[in-house]
Amino acid sequence: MSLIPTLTETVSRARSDLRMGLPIVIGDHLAAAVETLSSGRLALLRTMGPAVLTVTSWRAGTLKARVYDGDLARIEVPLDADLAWLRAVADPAGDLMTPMKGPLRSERGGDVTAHRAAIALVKSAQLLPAVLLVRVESIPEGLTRLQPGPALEQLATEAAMTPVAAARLPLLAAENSKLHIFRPDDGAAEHYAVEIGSPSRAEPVLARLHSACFTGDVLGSLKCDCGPQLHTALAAMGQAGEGVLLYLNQEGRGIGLANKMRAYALQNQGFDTVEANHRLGFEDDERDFRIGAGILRKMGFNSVRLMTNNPRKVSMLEGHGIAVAERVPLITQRNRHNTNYLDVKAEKSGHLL
Ligand SMILES: Nc1nc2c(ncn2[C@@H]2O[C@H](COP(=O)(O)OP(=O)(O)OP(=O)(O)O)[C@@H](O)[C@H]2O)c(=O)[nH]1
Ligand SMILES: [Zn+2]
Repeated sequence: MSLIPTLTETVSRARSDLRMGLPIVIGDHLAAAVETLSSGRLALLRTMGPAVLTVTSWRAGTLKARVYDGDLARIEVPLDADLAWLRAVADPAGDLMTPMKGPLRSERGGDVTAHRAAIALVKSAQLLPAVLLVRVESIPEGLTRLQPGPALEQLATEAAMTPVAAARLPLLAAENSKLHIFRPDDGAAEHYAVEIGSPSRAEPVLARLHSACFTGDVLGSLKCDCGPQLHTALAAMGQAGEGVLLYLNQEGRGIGLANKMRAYALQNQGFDTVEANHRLGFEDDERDFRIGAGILRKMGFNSVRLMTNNPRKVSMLEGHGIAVAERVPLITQRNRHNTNYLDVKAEKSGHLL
């Protein structure tokens, strides 16, 4: 055992550095998230070497920038570009007011693993996927350092889950319930499991993987169906006398609440839920369903009757060692605020509604 941080721990540090606006080192590049970068640090970085602004191919598509690197594009940063320019490229909030940022020129050729790792890291930090990368000759002291390949591999690895605490928690839907807290070893958010009754580990358990939705679950937002789905699932488990509901802190399909509110602001401009994610530079769903599979396995479940309308959840669970014996539909009432959202999920995301 050594006190030197492991790769997992270093990646976790890198994530919090990026959230604070500190650049990190990836290979021979300094990388800083545009969202949190200060103008002072930007000015310093620009004296250190040639800079590019890396965005995803989704964001590049909206900006009409050429994509030579598959999933991402490296946009040249003009010499006179300031923080406002970087932010306007990164953040679609002002796209309709000031549609042309360019002409934007994209770099082509060369190794992009550092750029790809940087985008994966800022996404995992739930920041806008736009990173300033500066290639440097000498690496400054004191910054968190990663090698691009291993950093990417670590991000693609399933985090180990440690159960940290559990206690009885009588619920309106089921008095005989327990809440378990799980902590991933990669420093990311904790997740919860509500165990109702004492389900057998030998048979498929009635299960729900619920993704956090502060607006729907807590505030009763009418824009989505999350709150009613949560309560309908708990009620069904209460009636059946047993079940397990995972409450996964993957707010906004994994982009975080701040980005979800950015997506809602774009929806106010007329874009649908999928288009809004893409304009921000995200996939329409950034959730990592391995987390749910890992928690179920940790609790001793390997087969479920899954309450969902999302066929991707079924296939992702099966791909990660949980058999889905049955898909149990979870339909809730429509209202005038969520009806388009539900239609888009059915048309674009394959939900069976
Ligand atoms: N990015 C984004 N996330 C949203 C939006 N509306 C709801 N969410 C999030 O979507 C997640 C719920 O996902 P859904 O697509 O409703 O449902 P699902 O979990 O894929 O499928 P079901 O199992 O059938 O409910 C929660 O994390 C919500 O916070 C939105 O407009 N944009
Ligand atoms: Zn919701």
